[in-house]
Parts: sequence; structure tokens; C-alpha cells
Amino acid sequence: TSDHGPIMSHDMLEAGPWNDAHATLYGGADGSQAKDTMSQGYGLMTAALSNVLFNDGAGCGSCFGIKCINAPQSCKPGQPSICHQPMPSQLIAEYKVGIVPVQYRRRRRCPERASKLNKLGWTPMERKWGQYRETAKSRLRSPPPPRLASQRRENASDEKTKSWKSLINIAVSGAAGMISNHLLFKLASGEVFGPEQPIALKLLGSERSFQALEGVAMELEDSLYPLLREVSIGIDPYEVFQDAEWALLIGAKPRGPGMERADLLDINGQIFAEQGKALNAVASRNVKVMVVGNPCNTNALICLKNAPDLPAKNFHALTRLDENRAKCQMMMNQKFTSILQLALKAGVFYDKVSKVTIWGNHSTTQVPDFLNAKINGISVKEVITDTKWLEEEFTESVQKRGGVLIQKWGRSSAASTAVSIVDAIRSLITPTPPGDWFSSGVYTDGNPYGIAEDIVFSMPCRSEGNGDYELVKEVIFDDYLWKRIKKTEAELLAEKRCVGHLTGEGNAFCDLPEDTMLPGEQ
Ligand SMILES: NC(=O)C1=CN([C@@H]2O[C@H](COP(=O)(O)OP(=O)(O)OC[C@H]3O[C@@H](n4cnc5c(N)ncnc54)[C@H](OP(=O)(O)O)[C@@H]3O)[C@@H](O)[C@H]2O)C=CC1
Ligand SMILES: O=C([O-])CC(=O)C(=O)O
Repeated sequence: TSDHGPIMSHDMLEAGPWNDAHATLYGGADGSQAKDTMSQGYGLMTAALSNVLFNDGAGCGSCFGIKCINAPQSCKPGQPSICHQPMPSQLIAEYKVGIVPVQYRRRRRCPERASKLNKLGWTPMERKWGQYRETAKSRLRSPPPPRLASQRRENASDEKTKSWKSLINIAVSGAAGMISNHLLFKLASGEVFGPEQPIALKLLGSERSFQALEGVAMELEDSLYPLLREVSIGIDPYEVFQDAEWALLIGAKPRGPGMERADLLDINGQIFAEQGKALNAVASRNVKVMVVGNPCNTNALICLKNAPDLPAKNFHALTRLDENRAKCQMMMNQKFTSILQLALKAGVFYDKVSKVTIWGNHSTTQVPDFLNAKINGISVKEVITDTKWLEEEFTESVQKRGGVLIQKWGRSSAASTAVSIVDAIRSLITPTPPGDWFSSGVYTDGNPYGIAEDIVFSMPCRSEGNGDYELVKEVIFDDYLWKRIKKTEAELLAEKRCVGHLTGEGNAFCDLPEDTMLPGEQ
């Protein structure tokens, strides 16, 4: 049952005989306020989470068909119906009708799991917890029940749990890598989607990273995050991306010694072609995809081309790190005029640097735009009057920041990248403040600037906070800015020609410009 009344869902596969029972409104939408239905007077045959049904975890994850019967005033149309764990998806009866007579039957297979089994073929499975089974190839984990269940009961006040939202599924690839090691804990803590948003983390790894992935899942579990309702790990994107509402695609092969950039485009492109196909097949129809693995713009293009049933607009290449780096460089400039010094003294900080666009590719041709940017509402060009510094030192420092960091740190930025992924997601799920915008690598079809269509190009965006965005129209260009934009556009068009075999355009023809480099390459 749920906050909104007794629950139902869709079609039925195999099932046992129907049994008579009752259902009632009871507890939170996720069963979070479950107590003992017996002591509450509902009895054992009432569909609400009880100690008996919980059965030390053995009942969790089971699927039941449930239909509302003999209550013409209260039953919703469309019977019979099915309970779809872990979250109810529809109602079978009117809200607040008290106890309604129902019939239920245990389903032997859940439709969503059946599709996973079909993909894998028959594979021996071992029970891990509740109804979660584990195969050698993929493991579905759930946080230890007593801890989460009791923590919810003891710590969460009625007011708090009432406002908890429906669970969202977040898939993360490269989950055993450095960036994920920072990001996953931010996601689980509620820092990204908010303190009332329960999440399921679905972690994609590979044979090579599987043990590490198990370690990551253990660390997440041991962190006792109340919002983290499920951690699942696997190596099959068709399984891991099932119902994903966010897909954070971080895993990619790093460029090794002697490797051409074209090789990298091809190797990583294949990863993103496969993942695009998997998203297309099994993810939520409105999944938001954030491609981080490099070369991220062209990987995002490959991904969206392989997911023709998903909106191309939902695919992003992460250029938020570059935007953050540009803001940092502007504020760190030693040539601050007195206006900026005053702003700093008055406690004005990065939030007062606004309208910073990164145009183009996440590479050394990217264009950090100081023409449209503002500091404390004043044009950057007025605050920092040294145009030569802006055009040369500032621009280059942003373009090559990743490389300098690798030289010093011995590996590419991970913590600041994770922070920028958080920023990028939050920019899509919170309304953009008036007078500001954010950068994201998005699909260029229909762009208002005259940038070539059919590539993924970083541009200025605004969001109403609903996960979607619009491109900002009120931007100005000068010769310097436009010339630089054309250069990064040429690079992306060349990258696109290199991966024609992966985007469905036919043969690849690779003529990358000489200076084509990732930010981290020198
Ligand atoms: N857009 C941006 O702003 C930034 C992008 N990046 C990019 O993000 C990506 C991940 O960085 P980071 O987490 O630090 O990298 P790590 O090397 O720590 O992890 C990368 C993960 O990629 C996966 N991977 C996929 N295919 C291969 C392969 N063929 N060979 C080796 N590993 C592979 C591995 O996981 P598994 O074995 O499970 O597949 C590995 O855990 C890189 O492509 C990096 O260039 C980094 C910083 C900024
Ligand atoms: O170049 C890399 O691999 C790392 C990277 O993207 C960055 O630091 O911006």
C-alpha cells in the first residue's frame, strides 16, 4: 500500500492461485513507516509491510499480483492489477477507503527481472538477500535490511518520511574508477538530488573491475546512507541500465603511450555505441545521459546516435569542469581591478561570476567565453581590462588545466570532476538563477547560433529545473570569439568523420587536426 492508497501495476507473467486478503493505506509510499500490522489491528493478511511479511528480509523483492474486489465504490478501473516492487506505481483503490477486500497471488517472475534473464540465458544464481539473487556475471545488491529499515523507523520523523519522493534509478559506468569514487558518495548522501530523494545506484563495471566494484558497493553500504535504497552492480549494460532515469557514463579507456587519438575515438566510441544501444532498449524513455568518459563530446554523439528512440536533447557531454575552471581562473587573476577586489572583500565569490560559457569541445580547442561573462554583474572585459591576458593566458590556462593537473598529480582530475558532475546535474534539476546560465555539451540541431548541426557542442543553457534545458539566445559574438568557435567546431566535425562507422554514417574517414588533444594531454 502507499500514501496514496492501495497499489497496483501491470501485466502478469506466471503466478500462483488467487488468495483472499485485504489492503489498506499504511505507511509511506515505500513502506517506510511500517510497524507491526498485527498490533495495529490490521491482521496478517492485510497488504502492508509487517514484520511477518518482511520475514527477516526473505519477503523483500517478492512480486505479488493484487486486485481490488467486491468494493465497487472504491476499486479503480483496470482490474486485475499487480503490485510491482519495490515502489508502487499505480493505485487499485481510492485513497482513504479504509480496508478494501482484495485477492492476491505470488508471482513467480517479475517482468523486469525476466527480461534480464532472457538476455543472460540460463545462469545459476545464489540467493544473497530477500529475493535478490546473485550470478557470477552480475550481482544485485541491496543494503542490509535491518540497518536501513530500523534507521528509517527511528530517525525519520513522520513529517520527513511523508515528503520522501519516489525512488530514482541512477546508472553509473566506470563505477570502480577514480571519478566515481568521489561521485557515488555525493549521490548517496543526498547532496545531488536532495535530502528527500531516495535513490538506487546501478553500477556498471567490467570483468576487469568486478572485484573493485564489489568493494565500492560494500563501502556504499557501510556508509549507512538512508537515501540509498539499492546498490546493484553488473557488467551487462542491458541489465544495469534497466529503467535508468539518469545515466552517468564515466568509464572509458584512457589514452595510453603510443596511442593515436583516432584509436581512442574508436575504442571508446565502441563502448558508447554499445551503451547507447542498451539505453535505447531498457532505460527510462526520458533518461538523462551525462557522458564524462573522453573524448566526451564525440562519445555523447555516438551514444545518442545509437539510441534513436530517446530524445537527442537528453544527452550531455560534461564541460562543466571547464566552466568551473574558467570561473576559478577569472577570480584568481592577479590583475583584478579594484572593483573585483572590493567584491571579494565584500564576500562576493564564485557565485558572482555568471554567464560563463564554454563553447565547443572538451579539448584544448574549447573556448572559454569572457565576452559574455560577468563578475558581480559587470562585464568581465570591464573588470579585467587586460584583453591580451584574457585572450592568451586565461584562455590557455583553462584549455590546458587538465594537463597541468596530470603533470602535478600523476593522474587526471577526479574530485573536481565529480564536483562538476554534481553541478551539472543540479543545474538541470534546479531552476537557473535569473541572469545566469550554465555550459553543457549538447546536440546542436536547431541551435540559434549557426553552429554546425549534428554534433555535440558545449553551449550556454538555462533550465526550469525539470531536467530539461533551453539554449540561451541573448549572447553576443565578436570576431575573436567566433573564430575560436569555428576552430573547435572544425575539430568536432573531424572527430565525427572519424567515427562514421559508429554513428551509422557509413565509413570512417579520420583527418584530425594536428593539435587535437584532450585537456589532459600535453
Ligand atoms: N569530461 C571531463 O570533464 C573529464 C573527463 N574525464 C574522463 O573520465 C574518464 C574516467 O576517468 P577516471 O574515473 O579518472 O578514470 P579511471 O581510470 O579511474 O577509471 C576509468 C574506468 O573506465 C573503465 N574502462 C572502460 N573501458 C576501459 C578500457 N578499455 N580500459 C581501461 N579502463 C576502461 C574502467 O572501468 P571498467 O573496467 O569497470 O570498465 C575504469 O574503472 C576518462 O575517460 C577521463 O579522460 C576525466 C576528467 C574530466
Ligand atoms: O584529459 C583528460 O583525460 C582529463 C580531462 O578531461 C580533464 O582534466 O579535463
